Amino acid sequence: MGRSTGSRTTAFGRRAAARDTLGLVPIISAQHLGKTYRSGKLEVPALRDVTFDVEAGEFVSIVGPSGSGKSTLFYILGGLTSPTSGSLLIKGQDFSRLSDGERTKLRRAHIGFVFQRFNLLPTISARANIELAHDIAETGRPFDEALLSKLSEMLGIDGRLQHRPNELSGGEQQRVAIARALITRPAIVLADEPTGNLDTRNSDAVLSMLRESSRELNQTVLMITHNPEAAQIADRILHIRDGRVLRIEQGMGRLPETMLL
Ligand SMILES: Nc1ncnc2c1ncn2[C@@H]1O[C@H](COP(=O)(O)OP(=O)(O)OP(=O)(O)O)[C@@H](O)[C@H]1O
Repeated sequence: MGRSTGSRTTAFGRRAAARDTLGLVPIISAQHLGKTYRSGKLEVPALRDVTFDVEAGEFVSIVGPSGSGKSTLFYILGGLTSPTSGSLLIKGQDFSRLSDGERTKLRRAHIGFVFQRFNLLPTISARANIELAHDIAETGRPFDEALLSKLSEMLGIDGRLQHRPNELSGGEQQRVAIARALITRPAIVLADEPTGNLDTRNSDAVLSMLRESSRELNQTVLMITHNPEAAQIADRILHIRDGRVLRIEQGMGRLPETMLL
């Protein structure tokens, strides 16, 4: 997305220029993505001609009004649904042309998800939820205790890991969900309204922690949000209206002062 709208004097522009020189590909490249839902004779165009690139290590917010196509884009980026037209390249591989099995494999290897409703399994502890994510990802690596310690400390949940989700506050549950998403060291983290179910204080804390942990682990994050102030925590903000990219702007890379009360 930066090439069409960003300046070469920005951090993104400089990385894009360096990438071009080295012949490297962006970690995510969405090219003319379209999605039309069909039910009977009714057709609902949810995305039209959506094109943008994301550099490795970038934090990008996706904002737009209800019904603008954010969730549809999220599901396509996560390989959870296919676009009707266009292509999605993850690390240069065309996601949209893979079989379901291959897509699942690529998704497990490279993508971590954080959802608005946390989606933790209620019958097992926070720690077991995180371990399960590691097992499902089939990375072939042993469980990384050192990374869990680091994440727990960063996310402030080190004393809470033996508890079940219903014994944790909403903010703590979301921080466990972030640890669960990051434990496999995914190259890409997709977060869908990660603070949608949290009060302001917890929401600010969770956003800041997501930002810090992604910086620390050099992870690419795409975060959907309704909140234009929360969106500022990103490096760039992708505005969507009526299924199209309306504009892309620089974020502040941190929360605005007005939110840090
Ligand atoms: N399964 C579906 N079948 C038909 N239409 C759908 C389906 N899912 C979404 N849509 C329509 O596609 C458009 C985009 O929906 P989408 O959920 O992607 O928007 P959104 O920006 O995520 O909205 P919100 O912020 O309210 O979650 C809307 O008009 C919606 O009604």
